[in-house]
Amino acid sequence: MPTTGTRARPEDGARSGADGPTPGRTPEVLVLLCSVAAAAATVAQPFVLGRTLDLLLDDGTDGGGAAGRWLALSAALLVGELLLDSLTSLFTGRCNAAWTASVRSRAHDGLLRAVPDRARSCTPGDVGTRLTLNAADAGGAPAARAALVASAFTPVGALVALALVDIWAAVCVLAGLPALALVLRAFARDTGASVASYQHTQSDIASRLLEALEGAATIAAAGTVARERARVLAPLTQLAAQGRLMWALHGRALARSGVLVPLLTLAATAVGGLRLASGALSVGELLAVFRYAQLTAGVGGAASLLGAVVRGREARNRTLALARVPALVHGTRRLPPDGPGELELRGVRVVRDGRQVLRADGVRVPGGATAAVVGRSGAGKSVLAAVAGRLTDPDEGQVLLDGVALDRLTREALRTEVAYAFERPALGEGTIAQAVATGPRQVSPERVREACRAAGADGFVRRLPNGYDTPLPAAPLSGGEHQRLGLARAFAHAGRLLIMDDATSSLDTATEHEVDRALRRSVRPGTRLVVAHRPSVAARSDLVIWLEDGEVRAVAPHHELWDLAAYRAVFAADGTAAGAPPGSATLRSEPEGARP
Ligand SMILES: Nc1ncnc2c1ncn2[C@@H]1O[C@H](COP(=O)(O)OP(=O)(O)OP(=O)(O)O)[C@@H](O)[C@H]1O
Repeated sequence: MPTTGTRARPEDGARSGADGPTPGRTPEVLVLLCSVAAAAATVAQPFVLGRTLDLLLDDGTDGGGAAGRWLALSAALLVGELLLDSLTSLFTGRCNAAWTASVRSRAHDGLLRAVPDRARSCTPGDVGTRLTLNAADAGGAPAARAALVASAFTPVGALVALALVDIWAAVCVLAGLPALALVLRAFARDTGASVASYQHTQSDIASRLLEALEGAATIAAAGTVARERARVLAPLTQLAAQGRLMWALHGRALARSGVLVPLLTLAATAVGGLRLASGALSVGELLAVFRYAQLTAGVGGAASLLGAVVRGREARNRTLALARVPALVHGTRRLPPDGPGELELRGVRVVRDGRQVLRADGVRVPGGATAAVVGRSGAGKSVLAAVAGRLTDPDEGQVLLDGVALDRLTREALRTEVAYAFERPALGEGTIAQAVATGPRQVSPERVREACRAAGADGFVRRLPNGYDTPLPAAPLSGGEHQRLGLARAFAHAGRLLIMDDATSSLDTATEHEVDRALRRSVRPGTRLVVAHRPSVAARSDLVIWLEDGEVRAVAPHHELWDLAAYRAVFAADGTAAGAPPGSATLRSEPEGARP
């Protein structure tokens, strides 16, 4: 029965990814507790100091002993505050590290679980920015939030203490607080939007830079360095403007609170002075009034913490968006044992950006056969290769392997029975032996060597200083050698279906032929689907799937199709040779087997 749309699993993408394991609330609570305890010490300080001062000024009989005790308490509070500040820094660091790692891992896992086709829309630069800068900002948010909550304790506690010392001074400070609250609210609102656009532009520049690095050779050869530099840095003006806006908002909030804080302190101290003159307050209490007014008005200092919380929230949304890329849902079925690897595409239709890029119905590759997928550039060969091994699901229809729909298979069955080799394999940074052995199957060192021999890689690997134990970053590999290692890995893990998407494009024709012979001789037998650009490859295959504009034009052996001028034109060098006779220059350059 035809199915519609890529079977994305919301729980994989949304719950297991974005809402996956987190460090919990403990690190945040520790930051909060230490900050609150430090705030309590800060609030107690002025009262104790004022009391100490009054006792020292008091020349009563036992004033000296009491003053000494209060002085000791004051010193203890100071030391306690210092210790608590150090603990807060320690727990903040731990909290930041734990949350950064958690956000980064969840985004990373989500990205790896995602439908590859969907994940492709995230450019490497953008992903890099999200997983580094944005993840770090997001990781800082929980501790900043705890510190923000704790920062309210100091002004609130100071206001209560102020009210206890002198109610009129407290009323005076209270009257000015709404103005400070308005400043903070405006800051939080404006800064959220500016931070989001700043982070977006940052990743845009990173994406452009990575694109330029990938195409560095082309840029150098074309002499377009200046133009490319201008292209990469084009959003810089915008970034600078957004950065200036962020600093302006921050500065404005600090400036406004910077004016309000001394004004409030001054007003409260003036009230306290009048109360001292009338005999309602002592000198020590006036000192406490001054300090409490300062601490209460210090609520404006929360602006930078608020900034960190807002920045962290935007960064978290950006980073965890990677965890929400739809994931592939796998079934519970296994393949019949000893199946030959028969592949069938039934009513398959793939749509991208509203355009049909592949339609394939009734295409059957018998078990053990080799099928070449041919067609002009953009005909849909890679899309067919992706659908055939379930790198993506078709929007309609089904792909069956030995009679079982691929989306019914368990992840393990799918990945052990279907192997891929690509034009540009990602081999990682381990040794060559590890790169080839990495995959769904346990592979012995013997098997690694055998696969390398079949892929024509054994010779150059053994010439390397440490042979198979050479780390890849230390191995100077050509494009073709890199490709052969990718082939070796696919051969080592080959199951009943092996899909090769342009996997031999960097090999010369003779090497490609050798690899093809070894593939038949020494790699596990099974069905092969080979995206081919050379007629020799098509000629050696059992049948050809010929694609044109995303439609299957024919499925037949090469020698039967060769009579058609349009088929021969697929292999013409300039793509204009429709109807050209089979003796064209491109075809003559094929060593063997190109012409039936
Ligand atoms: N993720 C995607 N989003 C939008 N369009 C896509 C996507 N993947 C493929 N396409 C489009 O589908 C068409 C077929 O692409 P495909 O990569 O299969 O071509 P191809 O035959 O392999 O070409 P080539 O030989 O040049 O590699 C192209 O027009 C391509 O732009």
